Amino acid sequence: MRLIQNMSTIAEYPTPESSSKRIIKIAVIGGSGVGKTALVVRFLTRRFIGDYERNAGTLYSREVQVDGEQVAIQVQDTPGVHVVGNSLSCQDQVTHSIQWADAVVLVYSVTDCRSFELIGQLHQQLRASRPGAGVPVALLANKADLQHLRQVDPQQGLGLAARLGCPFYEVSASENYSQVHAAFRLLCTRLALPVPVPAPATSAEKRKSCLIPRPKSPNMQDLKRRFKQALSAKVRTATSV
Ligand SMILES: Nc1nc2c(ncn2[C@@H]2O[C@H](COP(=O)(O)OP(=O)(O)OP(=O)(O)O)[C@@H](O)[C@H]2O)c(=O)[nH]1
Repeated sequence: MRLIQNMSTIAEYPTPESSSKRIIKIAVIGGSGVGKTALVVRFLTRRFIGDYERNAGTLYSREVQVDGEQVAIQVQDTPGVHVVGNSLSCQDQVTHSIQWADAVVLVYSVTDCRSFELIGQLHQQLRASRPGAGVPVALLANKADLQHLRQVDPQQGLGLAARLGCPFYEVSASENYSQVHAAFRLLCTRLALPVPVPAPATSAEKRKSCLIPRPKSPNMQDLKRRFKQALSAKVRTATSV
């Protein structure tokens, strides 16, 4: 859903296109009404706003600190998916989001088992669209505050995340900021890690490499032997005097 309140809260943050800072692109994907917009807004503004228009695909942006580095974050709030016949709605938008993103957040609602069942298909679409890309994924089960309406157990979420090989968070966009923050933060931290560059050899390593024995030339060996012989002959001569 598109944010229709407190737009100024998000607009306070500069759009990162103009800056040279590193940009992290996160796509939020899941069933319709699972709370994707609520989660994105919660993460970016710390606030829960319960009143949204239906999302047609909104891109949010702001800058955050990740491990001491200033990073520009873009979050694509992808339109909610639902089953249409044998396939899913919004395929094009979902594929576009997946191809654009550095990381993906898959969301279902604990109050909606159909949204949970969609996750496997969305994950397949992710793997098909980005084969071998190793795109980091987090699985979020939202609306954990609505215990009386729960249809999906935490164990089911944990099991699914284990099969997909991704971290799992059960969260409530309406009641708990820190869990929502932790899930997004994990992805940001993973993506903001600098690419490891091989460290230059230390002086100890350089000395060590000098100690590696070189193949000996037969002429040198011969010269050394003759030099030793000459020396011992001189010593013998000197001692006999
Ligand atoms: N109780 C509760 N309600 C929530 C939570 N998160 C979202 N909601 C409500 O669920 C409804 C849908 O939330 P949205 O954020 O618009 O969901 P969406 O996934 O973006 O929906 P689409 O745009 O249709 O895809 C709204 O009425 C929210 O207020 C939550 O954690 N707890």
